[in-house]
Amino acid sequence: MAGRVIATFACSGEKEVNLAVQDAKAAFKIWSQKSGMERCRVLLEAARIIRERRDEIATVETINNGKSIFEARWDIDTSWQCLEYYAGLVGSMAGKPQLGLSGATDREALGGCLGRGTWDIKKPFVLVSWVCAGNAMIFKPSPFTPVSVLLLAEIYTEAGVPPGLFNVVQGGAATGQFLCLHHDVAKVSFTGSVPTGSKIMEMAAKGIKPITLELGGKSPLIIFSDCDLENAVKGALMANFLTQGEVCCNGTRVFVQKEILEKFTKEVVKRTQGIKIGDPLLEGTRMGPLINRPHLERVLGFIELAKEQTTDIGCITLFAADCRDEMTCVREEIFGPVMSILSFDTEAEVLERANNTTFGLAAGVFTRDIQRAHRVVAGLQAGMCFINNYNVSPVELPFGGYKKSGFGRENGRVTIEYYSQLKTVYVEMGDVESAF
Ligand SMILES: NC(=O)c1ccc[n+]([C@@H]2O[C@H](COP(=O)([O-])OP(=O)(O)OC[C@H]3O[C@@H](n4cnc5c(N)ncnc54)[C@H](O)[C@@H]3O)[C@@H](O)[C@H]2O)c1
Repeated sequence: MAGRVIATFACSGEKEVNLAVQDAKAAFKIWSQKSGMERCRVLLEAARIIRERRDEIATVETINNGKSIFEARWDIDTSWQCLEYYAGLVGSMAGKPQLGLSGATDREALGGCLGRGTWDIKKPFVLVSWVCAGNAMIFKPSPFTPVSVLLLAEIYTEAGVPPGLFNVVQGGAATGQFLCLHHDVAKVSFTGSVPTGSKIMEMAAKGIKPITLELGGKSPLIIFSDCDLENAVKGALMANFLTQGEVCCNGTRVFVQKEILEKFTKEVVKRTQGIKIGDPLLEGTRMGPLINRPHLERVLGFIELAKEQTTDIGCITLFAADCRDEMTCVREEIFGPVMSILSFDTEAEVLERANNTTFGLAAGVFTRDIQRAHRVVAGLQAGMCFINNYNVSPVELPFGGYKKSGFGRENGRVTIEYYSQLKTVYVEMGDVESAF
């Protein structure tokens, strides 16, 4: 499959972007007037179609992105669960009377939103709160994965959303800029790298648009010597090798307490060497190809640099034992299957080192001491923390970053607030008390 052209798309220019926004505006008028229960029914129908077409969508995503078919099916399951979760919430989004009946507040849709994604199906498929809140969405996928999101557009239409409510435009930075600067786009939701996130923020600032930024990470995973070693090893692999390591919240800095460093490293190497790498469409494969050749070369470049900076390299996907905090592979996001193992002595020391990064997307801790687990999590500067597991994201839990990993949240009830605005209405029940 590697190197094969799977589809060719024309980039959307200013004209196509304008058309997409016009359609979205028309659809928004219809959709935002629908009751919560009407929206609920459409979301449930979309969930049903996704469940029914699970294998077909997973196959398209595997061809699109390169992740194993096994993992792609997990993602499809997350997306229908997400639709069902928000379908459950949408009926309860009616306005609330306030104390003393003198007023009310209501949550209203923002209007047309823009979503921009990376190489993963998850973003468009689990970004559901926007539709739930009554908005329209124009989605621009990464130019490296233009295909699978089209299935979602098809499914929403079949489920009964007004035509144009979920619109897809194709292209790279230029298309993204047209959308970001468009005066009828009410909100920008961006998933991508920190440098692009910063440019998006500047563009959104020109139009005073609210934004959600889901950016990169270099997350710590802390393994104490009192952990269940087998689970910690499994957790470290889950934290590093899903989607060939192209996962924003991966725990790529694995801090291991000195007493168990050797044993842990031996087990991680053994298990990593057992990962079946190959054609991602084969049932047994657990790791497919990276997104493209330039990215592969970039990842290999990090490994070459690390070889110059340490002598202790385990295998191609792993740096063993003596990584140091100042090494490039420990500081920079690689976005590939590269785990850095670092050793530590004390809790206070590891906490300080774990937080010594400009990122703050996720973090994890493995220990049998639950008090320590909570103490460490309380000290970690990260938006998503895992205790005794890693990279598990049930749809009801909000996800998002601290520091340069961005702001705003996806999933969970709170996300509806990021895609809606609060309207307060004061109602006078008596006469006007006038100062004049
Ligand atoms: N936090 C999260 O939820 C999350 C999820 C997945 C990926 N990521 C991050 O995404 C990054 C990898 O993805 P990438 O390399 O595709 O990111 P990227 O920043 O290069 O591109 C992301 C998107 O932005 C568009 N874009 C690029 N330049 C633009 C510009 N100047 N104006 C407008 N749009 C522009 C691209 O076409 C693409 O659709 C990693 O840093 C990863 O951690 C974050």
